[in-house]
Amino acid sequence: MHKGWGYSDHNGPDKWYKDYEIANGPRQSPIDIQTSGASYDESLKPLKLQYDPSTSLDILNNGHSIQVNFADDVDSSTLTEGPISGKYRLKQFHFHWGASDDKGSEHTVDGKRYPAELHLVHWNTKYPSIAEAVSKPDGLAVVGVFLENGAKNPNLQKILDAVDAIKFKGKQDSFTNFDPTVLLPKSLDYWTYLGSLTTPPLHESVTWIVCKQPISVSAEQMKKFRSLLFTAENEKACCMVNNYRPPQPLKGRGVRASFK
Ligand SMILES: NS(=O)(=O)c1ccc(NC(=O)CN2C(=O)C=CC2=O)cc1
Ligand SMILES: [Zn+2]
Repeated sequence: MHKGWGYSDHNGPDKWYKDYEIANGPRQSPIDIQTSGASYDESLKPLKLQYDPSTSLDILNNGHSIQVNFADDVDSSTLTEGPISGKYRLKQFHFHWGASDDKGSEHTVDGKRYPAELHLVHWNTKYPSIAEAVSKPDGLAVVGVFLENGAKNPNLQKILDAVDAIKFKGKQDSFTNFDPTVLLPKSLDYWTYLGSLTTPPLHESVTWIVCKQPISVSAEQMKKFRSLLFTAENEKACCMVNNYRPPQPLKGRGVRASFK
């Protein structure tokens, strides 16, 4: 049975290059954002996120993360402005997290790792579908939001209340009428750079938009994320934790800041 990529020693980020040569490419993600190296760009516009809650469909344990999927057949939930040109449609959002609070995010800020990171995945509507867009250099725009330890986040709780029903890989549940706007921080100040998918196939197709301000998550809520499993019901249980790729070489790329 094809072993497939994952986050264990035998199939984790250090092994992905064996099946995905681009793993050592020139614009891989995530990166460590060195704030002193980011240059303020006054031409960067504020992010314009317009989400329609009626486009949320279902929540899925895909064996790598917990993912909420959206209907993307029309321009109901879109990202425009910011560092991008044109219109990108929301397809899904998912999370990455650690086994303990000292790790879990994919991007880091001056070496600081957060306990988790949210990714809102949008695809460029100049292409017919995300399947087409995902391999194009301007195909995707992903908004990253850090989660930091703090008060219980009531907006996250709706997602976490769905966890018990999708504990195992392959489980899916309906998840309707959810507006991802509630997951965004108050400030939409961001850093932006050209990068890649942080999981195989690691396509170098992402304009990354990483919010400076984190949202809160409580210790109890982190335990809920960690109660998910990488494995299916009929397999030896393996906790879904440390599903993050560590920072990759910047290879001369610039990082721009939308704020001073
Ligand atoms: N972690 S990340 O960089 O935000 C990251 C973001 C996205 C994907 N992959 C996809 O979107 C693949 N995909 C399709 O092609 C159609 C639906 C779907 O999920 C992988 C990683
Ligand atoms: Zn991700």
